[in-house]
Amino acid sequence: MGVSGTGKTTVGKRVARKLHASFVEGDTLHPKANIDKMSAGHPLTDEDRAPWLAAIAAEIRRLDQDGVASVTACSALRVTYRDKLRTGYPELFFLHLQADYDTLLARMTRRKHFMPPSLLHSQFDTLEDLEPREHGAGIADVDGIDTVVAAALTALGVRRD
Ligand SMILES: Nc1ncnc2c1ncn2[C@@H]1O[C@H](COP(=O)(O)OP(=O)(O)OP(=O)(O)O)[C@@H](O)[C@H]1O
Ligand SMILES: O=C(O)[C@H](O)[C@@H](O)[C@H](O)[C@H](O)CO
Repeated sequence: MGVSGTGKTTVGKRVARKLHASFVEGDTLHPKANIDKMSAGHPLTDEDRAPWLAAIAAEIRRLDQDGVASVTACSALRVTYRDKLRTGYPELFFLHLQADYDTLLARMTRRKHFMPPSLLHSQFDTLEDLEPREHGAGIADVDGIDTVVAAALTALGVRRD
């Protein structure tokens, strides 16, 4: 989880590989209307995100029913969104990737992506940190991708040798 540009895809893929888990890219499960809306510079609403979160939850469940563990890249900004993903999986672990606004704005300005940098503000406005009752950990993006991946694996209790 985390706002746009925090490295969910980059870090998530590497964590999935280390865990021999499937990687689910949440952005590929957005209805086209959501992509069009973000591309046009408008933030998504709770209503816009509802079918998207349902599709992600269904994909996690489908993999689990096939006996496949998964790591998902999903902004999951609000507690209620995470509650939807957690349904049936109360122990679902959320790695909250964190970086400051200026770092992310610079990153988003550099890359080619449907998500315009102008939406970063709304991402931070929507973000709700992990609550004590939630399983998860915050990972500060300070020293580059390798350090973030290592911290994520440590938070998950994975040995790195
Ligand atoms: N810790 C990091 N340090 C430096 N660059 C990073 C770090 N994490 C990710 N990046 C770079 O930032 C960009 C965004 O990363 P990525 O697409 O993984 O983020 P994301 O959270 O999945 O974004 P979005 O939610 O917008 O899809 C990429 O160019 C990636 O290489
Ligand atoms: O909840 C949201 O507002 C969306 O998931 C966004 O986070 C984008 O999909 C993502 O940032 C792509 O860049």
